[in-house]
Amino acid sequence: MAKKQTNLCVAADLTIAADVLNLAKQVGPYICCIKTHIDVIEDFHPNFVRRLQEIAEMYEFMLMEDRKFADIGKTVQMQYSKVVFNISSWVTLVTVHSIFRKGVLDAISKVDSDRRKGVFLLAEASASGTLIDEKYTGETLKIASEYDGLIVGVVCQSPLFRDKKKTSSINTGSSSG
Ligand SMILES: O=C(O)c1cc(=O)[nH]c(=O)n1[C@@H]1O[C@H](COP(=O)(O)O)[C@@H](O)[C@H]1O
Repeated sequence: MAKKQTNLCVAADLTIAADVLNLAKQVGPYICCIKTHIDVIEDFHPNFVRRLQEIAEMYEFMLMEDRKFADIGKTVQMQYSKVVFNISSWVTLVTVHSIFRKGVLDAISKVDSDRRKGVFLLAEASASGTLIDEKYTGETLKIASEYDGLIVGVVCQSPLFRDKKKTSSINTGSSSG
């Protein structure tokens, strides 16, 4: 991020593997991260992930899977590390709901992986009528500070971490739905 002088993360909200790869090649030089929703790729194949990793390495950006994990730890561990998507084998970053607190975060941190892992917790949401309120956001920030090594930031709508140098915010969701 510092080397490339960019904090841009691109949401690859596309459903065809080749479209995601083309987008990654086009924006690669300018971004620090691409965010995927791997479970909407209609023609998913493990080769797609390998190709995406190559592009990420070539242009030095990270891969984030916007899976928004929210379940008991044991289930999340499987969702994170098992086939078909085998997320833990190719991402650096994942998104997680804070609703399940400790269990889900412990589960993710326990999964063996050769690569560094970072979690973005959802602290605010763009969806209209969201059940996330100020208390929930405050509790999420507390959890974020308790898991310093694992949680690298929050997904939010306002600049929640303006004064905290070590933690990042991703502001996302211009359209609400
Ligand atoms: O976690 C997210 O990225 C996210 C949180 C949120 O509150 N709202 C939201 O739209 N997103 C994601 O942000 C992307 C859409 O962002 P826009 O293109 O700015 O509307 C999609 O990938 C959504 O899944």
